[in-house]
Amino acid sequence: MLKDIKIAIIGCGNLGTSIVNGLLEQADFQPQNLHVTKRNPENLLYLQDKGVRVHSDNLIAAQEADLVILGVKPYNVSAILREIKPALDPNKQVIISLATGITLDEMYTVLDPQTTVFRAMPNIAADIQESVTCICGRNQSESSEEKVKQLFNSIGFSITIDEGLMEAATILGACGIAYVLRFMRAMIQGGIQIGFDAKTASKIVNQTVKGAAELMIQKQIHPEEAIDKVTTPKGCTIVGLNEMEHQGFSAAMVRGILVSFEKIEKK
Ligand SMILES: NC(=O)C1=CN([C@@H]2O[C@H](COP(=O)(O)OP(=O)(O)OC[C@H]3O[C@@H](n4cnc5c(N)ncnc54)[C@H](O)[C@@H]3O)[C@@H](O)[C@H]2O)C=CC1
Ligand SMILES: O=C(O)[C@@H]1CCC=N1
Repeated sequence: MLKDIKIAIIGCGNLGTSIVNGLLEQADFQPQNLHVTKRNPENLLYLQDKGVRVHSDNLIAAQEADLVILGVKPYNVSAILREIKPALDPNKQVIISLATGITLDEMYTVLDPQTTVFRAMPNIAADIQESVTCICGRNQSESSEEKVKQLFNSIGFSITIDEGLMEAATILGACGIAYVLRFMRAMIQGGIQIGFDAKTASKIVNQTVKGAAELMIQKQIHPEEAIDKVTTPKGCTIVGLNEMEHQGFSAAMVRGILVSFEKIEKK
């Protein structure tokens, strides 16, 4: 049960805060079971009113937790692992790193080889329990994996993947939300140019994107199958879509994904 799991989020920044917000909405989540840390935790102090333990002592947070989530930037992971290592018992804590591009092998250069370590890649929709989180782990027992999945399923849903796909998962799921948001911004800009005020254009675009996503999720079809239902022959949709392709829409998306991917691979 989520209510029995003690969690530490070490380095609670943008992603960490989204996870906290998602967890706090769970009826069976006990805020007093959650430690969040940051070097200067002032802007997290509001979480104390909700029962969360907010401070900057990574060692204490790690000591009391079952699941220790590392929300720091990739270049801080090794130093944090060295700092909390004295508090870690391989039979107790499970480490979960959110850091982009830091492999399990790299973490084991600091950690006891018996430690259970996961990499997890959620996105900021954790805030409203709509994240997809790709996870992979090493040394996990059935119960430790169960706990990790329970955590990430509570803020959306999780998919277990091979570690070799973790960088691809980062691009498609974690960066992916930014790509979709940029697409939405462009659509809103177009909407304003054809007559709507920004607020109304946003409302229409938000619901249109939500409807498209739900349609794919619920009907489990390929997008093009649904597109075929919209494109009236000689109509206005197909001319717009074809113009977008002439301007490089799909190519730009694929190229962007590749360049983002190459950036992680080059680290
Ligand atoms: N922002 C996102 O949407 C996603 C981020 N990630 C990964 O998650 C990690 C965090 O990303 P963000 O939340 O965007 O970064 P962020 O910079 O907002 O958060 C990192 C936090 O760690 C804190 N920190 C730094 N050193 C610390 C220390 N010694 N002790 C305690 N706290 C310390 C910082 O004060 C900051 O609040 C990164 O490794 C990133 O690659 C992964 C998926 C999505
Ligand atoms: O931009 C980044 O590097 C991180 C990884 C995924 C989302 N933000």
